[in-house]
Amino acid sequence: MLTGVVLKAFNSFYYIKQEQGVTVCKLRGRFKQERYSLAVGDRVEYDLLDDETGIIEKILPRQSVLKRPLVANVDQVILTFAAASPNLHPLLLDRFLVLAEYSKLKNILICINKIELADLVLLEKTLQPYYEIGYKIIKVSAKENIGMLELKNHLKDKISVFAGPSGVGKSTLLNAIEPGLNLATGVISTKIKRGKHTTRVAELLPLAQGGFVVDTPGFSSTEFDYIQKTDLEDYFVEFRPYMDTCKYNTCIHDVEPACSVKQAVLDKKISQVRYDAYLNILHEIQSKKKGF
Ligand SMILES: Nc1nc2c(ncn2[C@@H]2O[C@H](COP(=O)(O)OP(=O)(O)OP(=O)(O)O)[C@@H](O)[C@H]2O)c(=O)[nH]1
Ligand SMILES: [Zn+2]
Repeated sequence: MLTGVVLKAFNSFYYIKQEQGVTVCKLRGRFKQERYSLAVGDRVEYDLLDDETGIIEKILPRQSVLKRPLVANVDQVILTFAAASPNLHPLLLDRFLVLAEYSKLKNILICINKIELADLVLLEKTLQPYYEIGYKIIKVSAKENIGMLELKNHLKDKISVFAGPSGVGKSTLLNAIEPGLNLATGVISTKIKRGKHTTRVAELLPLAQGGFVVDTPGFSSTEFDYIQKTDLEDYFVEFRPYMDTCKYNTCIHDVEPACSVKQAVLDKKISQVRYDAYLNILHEIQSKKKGF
């Protein structure tokens, strides 16, 4: 039995990456009866039928599942922003951080691109709260080839997904790291009843140095529909030491009295900017729920 990683699915064929190359496999019939949905990123065991084709016998346990796009075993998300053009808006970074924390991605790396355009003093001031929380931040320029080796090292032997606003340079960064990567550009979105839905299925791109990147960006910043207002606190990681000691156990740290989170903001243990972002997102969730 051989093992490999699912790179992509096409009709009912799966492209499995193993050390020597790629094998095209079908799923053993019994999986179909169980309606087991195999995802890109899944690790599988398979038998060879001939030199190039095989049959999947076993799906190994998943470490994680990212829903949008559907990818199993994602190790890390690279939240990509630009220092300028477009300007770095902390609230937008906070929104992406909430989505990353919600997705329970093990590693979150904040990558600030276009560093050559930055007002460095202002940038450090903007990033200060995120350093204090403990987020790992790297500063790069795809254009000027700054910090690219560090970014490359972070991608080694991991399954990574890039996420971030449009125009920050996600595709340019990946092309700089590995020219010739076949990135999906211009993802087509269609409106269906339940909201935005991308019609493409994600694919894993193997990197020459080891590791994979997902060819489509992860979650967009507009998807808070599935987050409950009472859960939002979990995604602001620096609230954790305080949030269970509020007077009321239903406290959502807004207008309630004797709130430990608000006290921590007053004591400057939690950044005001981050707390404001929390309130902003909380109120957005509340207003959407009322609308239905
Ligand atoms: N000045 C500067 N411009 C850059 C840098 N990296 C990328 N750009 C430019 O930023 C623009 C957007 O880059 P893309 O790679 O298309 O951005 P993206 O994040 O993939 O954008 P979407 O496909 O819309 O999600 C392009 O004009 C790039 O040439 C950089 O380090 N410095
Ligand atoms: Zn509270």
